[in-house]
Amino acid sequence: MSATILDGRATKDAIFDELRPRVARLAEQGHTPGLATVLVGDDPGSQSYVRAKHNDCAKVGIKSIRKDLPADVSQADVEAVLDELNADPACTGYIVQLPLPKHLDAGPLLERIAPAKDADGLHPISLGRLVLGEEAPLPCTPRGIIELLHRYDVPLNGAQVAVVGRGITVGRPIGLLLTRRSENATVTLCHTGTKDLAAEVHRADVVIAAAGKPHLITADMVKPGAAVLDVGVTRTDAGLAGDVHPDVVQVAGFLSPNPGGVGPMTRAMLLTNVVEAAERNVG
Ligand SMILES: Nc1nc(=O)c2c([nH]1)NC[C@@H]1CN(c3ccc(C(=O)N[C@@H](CCC(=O)O)C(=O)O)cc3)C=[N+]21
Ligand SMILES: [Mg+2]
Repeated sequence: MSATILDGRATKDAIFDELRPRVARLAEQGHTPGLATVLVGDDPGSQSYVRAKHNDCAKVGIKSIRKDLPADVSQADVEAVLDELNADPACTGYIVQLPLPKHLDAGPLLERIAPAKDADGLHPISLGRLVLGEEAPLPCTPRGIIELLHRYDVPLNGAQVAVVGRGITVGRPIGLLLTRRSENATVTLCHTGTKDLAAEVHRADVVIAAAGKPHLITADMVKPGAAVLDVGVTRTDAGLAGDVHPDVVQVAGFLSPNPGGVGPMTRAMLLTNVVEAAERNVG
């Protein structure tokens, strides 16, 4: 038996089909949504992600604005660009592409994003609202994971979920989404201090592997029939490697591969956050 593949690319395309008429309606009302990206430096990986986001915008009719800054840009000059985007009515939402060069202090820059324009859902106010159960833009990767599970009817009500990794973009916030009444899962957050990772993973109905350690989750650790989502990705000498060993497809009931899973879903949720922000602005 081989797992049902949770196809992030096809699901992203379906979500784009749903966004397109919403964007057209906003445009008719004179409120075409606009997504801006702030990219510092010339890291090829970051450039390729940013390019993909602009291509996505063109596919659904969202206007996109690029702010590409040199690797040695000063903190004050980045701040000035953020202030400009905060004031620009054509910019509905924006992201600061991470990671930033070491000489920049990321925290104060991310806090300078106007919360109403936080397309990533990673502003402290957005994360605080998520904890409080108040409406706010949701972090794109966790939201994309849950959307993918819902669209493939993977049961979450009462499910035992093992999240592996405590990073700010995925591991830390996703438990907050999964334990809402609307999802109703039970979540264990595993990390490098977890005593028996294999045991935690083995009792899980859903495994979210976001540790950034190649092939950390092996087939013997997975309960037969479980849903496994490969979120982490590492550049190795042999190419890109996910957190999930390829043999897991023989044991899992559902598998979100990497690439082709959560990455495209992250981009679909980024555009969804921007469309929702534009709809809020129209009222
Ligand atoms: N402020 C900020 N927000 C982010 O959301 C953010 C970020 N910074 N920095 C980097 C990470 C990484 N990330 C990805 C998004 C999509 C794919 C994606 O679509 N990947 C495709 C493959 C793309 C390709 O082939 O190049 C896939 O998995 O199939 C990957 C990675 C967003 N991030
Ligand atoms: Mg993204």
